[in-house]
Amino acid sequence: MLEQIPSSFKECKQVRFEEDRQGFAYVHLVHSSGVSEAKIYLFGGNIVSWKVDGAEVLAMRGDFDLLSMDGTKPISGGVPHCFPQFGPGEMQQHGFARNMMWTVCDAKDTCKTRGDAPSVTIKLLPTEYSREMWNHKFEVLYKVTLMEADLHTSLLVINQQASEEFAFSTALHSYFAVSNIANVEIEGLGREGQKYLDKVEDAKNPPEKLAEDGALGLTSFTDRVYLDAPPELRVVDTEQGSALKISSTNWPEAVVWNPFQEKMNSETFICVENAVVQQPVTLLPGQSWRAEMSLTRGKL
Ligand SMILES: O=P(O)(O)OC[C@H]1O[C@@H](O)[C@H](O)[C@@H](O)[C@@H]1O
Repeated sequence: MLEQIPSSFKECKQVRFEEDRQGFAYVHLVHSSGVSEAKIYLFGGNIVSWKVDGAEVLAMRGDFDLLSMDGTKPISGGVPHCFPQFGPGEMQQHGFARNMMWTVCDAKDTCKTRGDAPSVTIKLLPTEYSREMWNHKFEVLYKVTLMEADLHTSLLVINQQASEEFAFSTALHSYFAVSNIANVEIEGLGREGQKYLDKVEDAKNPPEKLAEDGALGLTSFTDRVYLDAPPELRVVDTEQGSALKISSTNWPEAVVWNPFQEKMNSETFICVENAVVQQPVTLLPGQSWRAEMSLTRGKL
């Protein structure tokens, strides 16, 4: 699949184009300090790995094996896209972006000019497959930038239609690696009076509930959409002694999901997803929407 990548992009040392043993192409960002690296699969436009000081920050779900995937199912782990629909609805669960091939549209310039912050921009355009579910002309651009201890993402959705608007919901369905779910708290969610939709009770029509006070810890199957999420969250792991900061712009909600299921190895990850769910984004012809999310790995 590497032949899809323009040869002018192949010169960068910090932005490498590689292929796994099944032939799936990925972009390998390597920080010049040697401290961090990230891998972004073109299948699903998914950041499957981000390592800082050799430690993996992201997680793969136990019921999914990246090394034996065949492209028939989305990658369950890393940072999958939910687009143009979050969750169940008129089209398949979480839309189609996570099932499709994205293409590289910028890399060379950024890696040459940005030095210590290699980045890549990948793009998703409609195909026959997507049009069957959502017959709209759109362009999605996703830029991933690697810094020494931070990973930055910028998602841009453009309505390319001449006269029709469209509406979408979306999320970055991040899976974070944890020592054990019992050792984890999410700071920024769970303050008294904060509203959330409880998808455990009803995934299609979740009732709205009010949080009790305190940082959020998970003790059983949890599937919640926190409304009006603050622009900064922290996933604190007391055993690892780590705190992962999630900073966001224009992502109004945060989904917290853990199925508490052994076959998914769910004690080893937590999903904290930046999302737009309750109020879909409507774009008029020519309009665009951008949202940013940064992850910073730090110590407690
Ligand atoms: O198994 P999937 O399709 O990747 O979805 C996993 C979970 O993703 C979460 O975002 C949803 O809130 C859950 O309801 C869902 O079960």
